[in-house]
Amino acid sequence: MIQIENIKKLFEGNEAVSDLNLFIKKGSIYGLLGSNGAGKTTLLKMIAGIYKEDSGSIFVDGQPIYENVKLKQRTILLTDTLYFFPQSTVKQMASFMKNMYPTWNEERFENYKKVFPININKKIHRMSKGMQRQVAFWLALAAMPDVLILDEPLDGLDAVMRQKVKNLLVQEVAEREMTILISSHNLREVEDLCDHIGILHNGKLIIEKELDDLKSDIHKIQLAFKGDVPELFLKPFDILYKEQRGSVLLYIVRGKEEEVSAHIEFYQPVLFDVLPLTLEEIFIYEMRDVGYAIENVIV
Ligand SMILES: Nc1ncnc2c1ncn2[C@@H]1O[C@H](COP(=O)(O)OP(=O)(O)OP(=O)(O)O)[C@@H](O)[C@H]1O
Repeated sequence: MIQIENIKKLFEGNEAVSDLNLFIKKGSIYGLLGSNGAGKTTLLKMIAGIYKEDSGSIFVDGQPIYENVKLKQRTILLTDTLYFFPQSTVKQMASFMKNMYPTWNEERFENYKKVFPININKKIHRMSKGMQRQVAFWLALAAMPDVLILDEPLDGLDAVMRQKVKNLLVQEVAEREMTILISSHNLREVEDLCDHIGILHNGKLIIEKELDDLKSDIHKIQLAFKGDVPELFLKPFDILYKEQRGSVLLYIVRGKEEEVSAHIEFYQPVLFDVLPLTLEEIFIYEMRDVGYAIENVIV
């Protein structure tokens, strides 16, 4: 379990992460979303114990992670820039990882040969970007970390390999309650994998929810009235977006579906649909609400 209390991180006097609190349950897959420069990588590096927070604290299983070798041996961070020793082969990297991580599982390493079609005697730097990424996942999974932190992890993997890796990740979570933190701009992927979502903006966590709750709290509503639109008919609700296409009105509204529906039905619309939103749409509307908008969103 990861507990983050009121952390702050400054670079050259600017707050990259500010007053952030977060709790991540063991065995959950937590998706960290956010605008460019929101502070995701900085936060992930602090959770991995690579950066030290300027104030506040980060505990993994009740202990501070920074400079804690034992905890770091149970935590792996994969970023978009991978690091392997120059000239090393998969076999050599595996032997290094075996010495680094007491939880290294040789049997798993061998078994993953069936998943990753890679020659273990080949020099990693001679491999393609996607193959290098496969090696990174292969080694990380064989090390059996308790916490796996992934910063834009699946970039460069082909569609089949992405699915294979996602299956392996889910399997690890189900079998031994590995905790995964994943930051990605590919929201479909995050939606597929994650059970919890946090949205960062300007170093602050603006939303932190279970994915199901996030989805059940925001709705796309399409409706039309015979004659004039009743004045202020959605007043009790938080409207994130509003658009009119001919006589059809489109709203993005926050609130419980039953309450919103009951309220709208009272005004007897001639057309009324509540449509599901994808995580990508939720992200766009939530970001719009904090002033990070794109105009003319087509939905
Ligand atoms: N080593 C550093 N030195 C100075 N400033 C930094 C450093 N690392 C990050 N920053 C600044 O901190 C802020 C947050 O950066 P960070 O990389 O955490 O964002 P991010 O959410 O991961 O962005 P992206 O989605 O674009 O990768 C940015 O303003 C960035 O310029």
